[in-house]
Amino acid sequence: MIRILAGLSILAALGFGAGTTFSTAPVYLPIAAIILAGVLALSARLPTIMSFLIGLFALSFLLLGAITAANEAGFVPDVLVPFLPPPHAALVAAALALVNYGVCFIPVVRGVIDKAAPYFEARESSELELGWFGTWRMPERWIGLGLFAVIIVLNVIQVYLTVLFNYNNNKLFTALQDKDVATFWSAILTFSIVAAIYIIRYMFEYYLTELMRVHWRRWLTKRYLDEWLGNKTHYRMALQAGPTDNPDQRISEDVRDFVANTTGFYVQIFVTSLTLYAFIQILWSISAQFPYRIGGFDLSVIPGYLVWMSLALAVIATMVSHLIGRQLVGLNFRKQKVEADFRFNLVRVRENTEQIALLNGETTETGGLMHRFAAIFRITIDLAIRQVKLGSWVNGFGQAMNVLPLVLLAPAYFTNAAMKLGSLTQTNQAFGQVMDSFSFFINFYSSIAEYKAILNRLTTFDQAIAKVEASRMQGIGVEPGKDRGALSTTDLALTLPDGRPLLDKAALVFRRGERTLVTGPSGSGKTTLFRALSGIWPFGSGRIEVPEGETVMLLPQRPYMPLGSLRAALAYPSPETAYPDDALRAALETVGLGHLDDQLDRAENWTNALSGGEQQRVAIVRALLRKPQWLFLDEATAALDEQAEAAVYEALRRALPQTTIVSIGHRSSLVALHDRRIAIETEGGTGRIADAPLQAFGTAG
Ligand SMILES: Nc1ncnc2c1ncn2[C@@H]1O[C@H](COP(=O)(O)OP(=O)(O)OP(=O)(O)O)[C@@H](O)[C@H]1O
Repeated sequence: MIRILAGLSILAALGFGAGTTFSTAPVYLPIAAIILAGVLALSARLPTIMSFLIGLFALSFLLLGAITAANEAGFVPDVLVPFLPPPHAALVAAALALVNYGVCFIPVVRGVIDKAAPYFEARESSELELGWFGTWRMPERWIGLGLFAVIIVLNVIQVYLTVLFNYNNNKLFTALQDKDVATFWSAILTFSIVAAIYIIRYMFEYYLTELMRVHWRRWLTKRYLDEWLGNKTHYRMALQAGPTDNPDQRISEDVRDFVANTTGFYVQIFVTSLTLYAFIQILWSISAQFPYRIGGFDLSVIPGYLVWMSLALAVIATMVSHLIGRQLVGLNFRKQKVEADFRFNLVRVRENTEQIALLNGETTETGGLMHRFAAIFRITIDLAIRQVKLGSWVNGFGQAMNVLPLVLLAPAYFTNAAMKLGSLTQTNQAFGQVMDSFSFFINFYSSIAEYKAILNRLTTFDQAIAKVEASRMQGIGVEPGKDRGALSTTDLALTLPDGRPLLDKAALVFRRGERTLVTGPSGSGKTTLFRALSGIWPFGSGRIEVPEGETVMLLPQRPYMPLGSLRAALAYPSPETAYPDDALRAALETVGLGHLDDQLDRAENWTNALSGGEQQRVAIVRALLRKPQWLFLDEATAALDEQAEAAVYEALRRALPQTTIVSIGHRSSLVALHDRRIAIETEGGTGRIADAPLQAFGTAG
């Protein structure tokens, strides 16, 4: 596509060249067309989003250039001439294409582009909801690119409408001054039409911008969730990267802010540049018609003196704002952090209500929470003081701006009898627009600081994911084994995340159908061994072979209860619709939870609503439903009394005759439920695993 545009630009260069030779078409047209053809050819190598934008501006150049050339050649009917785009519009489009190409070589901007680019290349199909215009299914990248293009066009329209308002105001006030009733009503009519278009444009832009952001955010969120939750990266990251990484903040807030800021900044810079261009032109040309004498010196001999005046004012105003408000960025940052800390601690209390109630820890918790709140309190007051100072300046300056340009311009108006009120109003407005635009660019750096922090957080998150991914290849290997009769390990040695050795090299064999009991002192590494056998513990060396195509399931002492219905808790991690009600009820009956069989659809926080033993039975139900070939029970029945525990083991044996059970336990009653025992001994620091007599357990520990 971009190459076709490059070809078209070469053709256009020839056409514009002919126009320049045989009519009065501007010389910049063929020159710009040649430069653009080169840029277009080069930009085919850039990420899609950038070549798309460059292509969009190049296309605008070709269209606007053709209109300009046609006008110069006298092909445009007179009635249409007032509606033609402003002079140099084609040149602006070409400049925008060049600027967009140029910024790709600024390292920071390139970082942003590389992060944003994958969305605009996404091939997944998605639905675009366009209200009255229906719902359309198409690749995600079309949605992103299409919406972005429309948003840009809507913003060009906005700048155009602002210029129309500006000219219309001149007409309106001049008519008022001249008591010209017909022109007055014609200006009001124009105003009404332009205002109506302005409002409709705003509605479209708002909706389409939100639509694009939420599409992009959904796509990026899914990508991060896939990367974070895929390949057990979330677990390894928690072990390897430390708690500072806060994936929750990155996936919820940082992704949202990155998407909003990236689109917002691009559009803002684009609109401000166009506005600046349009109004500098107006102000520049007015400057020459605006005689202004200070002492004996006529300011209007300085080309575009009004533009320089507005720039000087914008610089002064921004410098004062900066002096008053420069601490706000840091303060806002700290406020976000202390708010997040406070919220996190409240959630911790909510999750541990029972423990806190049992230990009467409420006073300590209140004290701790209020201590954290003290930081919010302090920072809110600091912020308020700064805001008041800044607000008084910004408001004061804002009010002054209503009259300041008039105060500056009025002397010239009073001394010049020919000058109309309309010209003064138009100049006043153009002056304000130019100053606003300059101020935006000068103020922009503080938003950039925040944006940079978001980018850094996402980049470090990406790096943490990449680090975990890279380390996946090292450490313990879990492979499909050829021996269908056993799950075995070769030279399996385990270490802690910091590299300290935990278990010595061991060759273990768990034979099919043989129920093995794993024992050892607390902290000796039994759970860690089970984690390794289930394939999630990355630290250590050696190999684990699981018979090909067979599944390993580990039930921990404290099972995870997802929020939602009992049906969802039983079926976890399968979807809640995965098993028929009959199967769920039968499994509940088998583990002694028959009294819950009419509550499958009840939604609860089941961690609080079920006893520890009941939660362990729910976990056993999951094993009954999934029917794994290898079932590792890590003290998974420790909350049950001995009789109930024996009943659960018996139920598992009958319901899952093909499943081999390996358990960790401290109770001697488990001896009767197993065929063999292996024990971890920790004499001399590192643990050693060896077979041990089953019957001796309970006396030897
Ligand atoms: N994520 C981790 N980071 C650092 N150390 C860990 C981690 N997980 C376990 N350990 C350490 O590894 C050692 C073995 O822990 P593990 O939970 O495997 O012991 P265990 O034999 O199952 O103990 P218990 O019988 O008390 O459940 C302990 O010293 C523990 O502190």
